[in-house]
Amino acid sequence: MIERAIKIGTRKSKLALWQAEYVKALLEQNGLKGELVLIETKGDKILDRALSKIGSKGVFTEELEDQLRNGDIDIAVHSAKDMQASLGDDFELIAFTEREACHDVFVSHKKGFTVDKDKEFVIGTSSVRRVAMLTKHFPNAKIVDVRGNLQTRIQKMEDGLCDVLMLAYAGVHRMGYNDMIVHEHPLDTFTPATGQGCVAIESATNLDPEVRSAIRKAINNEKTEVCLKAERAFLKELQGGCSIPAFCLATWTADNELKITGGLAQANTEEIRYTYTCSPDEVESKGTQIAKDTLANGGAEILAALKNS
Ligand SMILES: NCc1[nH]cc(CCC(=O)O)c1CC(=O)O
Repeated sequence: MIERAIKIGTRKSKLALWQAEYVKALLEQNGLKGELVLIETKGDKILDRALSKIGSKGVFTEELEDQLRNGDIDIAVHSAKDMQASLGDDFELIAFTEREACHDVFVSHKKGFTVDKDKEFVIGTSSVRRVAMLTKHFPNAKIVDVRGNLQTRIQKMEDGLCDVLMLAYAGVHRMGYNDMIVHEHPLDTFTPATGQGCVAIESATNLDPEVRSAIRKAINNEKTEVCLKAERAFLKELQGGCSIPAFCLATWTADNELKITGGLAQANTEEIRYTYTCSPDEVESKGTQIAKDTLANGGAEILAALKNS
C-alpha cells in the first residue's frame, strides 16, 4: 500500500490540467493519492514562432523531465501525441489512458458555418500534417498558422484570423467546446497523428518499482497500449516528432487483430500510405515496417525537403 501522494507533473494549459486531473482521479479511484505540480515549458513560453521552426523535439517535455530526473515529481502527464518517439535512456512511458475518439474536427465561432469543399474559407492550424492533408482535400481553402493553447486559438479565430480551426476532437471535447464543432473529418482520409486522443504517463527509470506498478495498474489501458506501441514504433523509425507530416493509427479489429495504417502526407499531392493487419505481438515490427515502406517509397525525399525548408 502506497501512503504518500503521487506527485503528478503537468503543464499549466487548461488542456494539460484537465488531463492531469483525469490521471489524478484514476489514481484515486484505485486507492492512491495524487498531487499536481504545475510546470512551465519552452513550448508554452514561445508563442510567436511556428512549432516546426523552434525544432519541436521536447519543447513541451524538457522541463518536466528535469523534475522527473531529480525526483521532484513521480510522473509527468502528456498528450501522447506530443511525445517524441525516442525518450532519453533514463525515461520511459509507463502507462497510456484509454484512447477517446481520435479524429480531427473543424470548430467555428460562426454558428451554422457550413463546410463546402468548393467554397473559399480560411482554416487555422499549425500542424504540418493537417496543412498537407488540407491542401489535398480542401484545395480552395486558405490556411493560416495559429499557435497557442486552445483558448488562445479560439480567441484569435474570433478576432478574425480564420473561419474555422482544425483541432483534435479529444482536446475540443475535454475543454467543453463540442457545440463549436462544424465538421468531423473521417479517420481514413485525415488519419490522426501518432497517439492522438490518448494521455501518456512518463516516469524516470529510477522510479520506485512498487510505485511504478501501482500507477500502471491504476492508469494503463492494455488495448490502447498495444495501439500506441504500433504507432510509436512507426514514429521512431521515421525519427520524427510532431513537426513532420506523419500520420499513424492502430485500431483493434473484430477478430482481435490490429489494423495499422500510416505514412506521410504531402501538400497538393497523394500521400504515401501503407496498411497492415497483424496479431498483437507483431505490432512493433509492423509499425516499423510501415515507416520503412514509407521511407523507401518517397518518404525519405519528403523528410529531406522539410529539413532544408
Ligand atoms: N499538438 C497539441 C495537442 N496535443 C494534443 C492535443 C489534443 C488532445 C489529444 O490529441 O490527446 C492537441 C491539440 C490539437 O491537436 O488540436
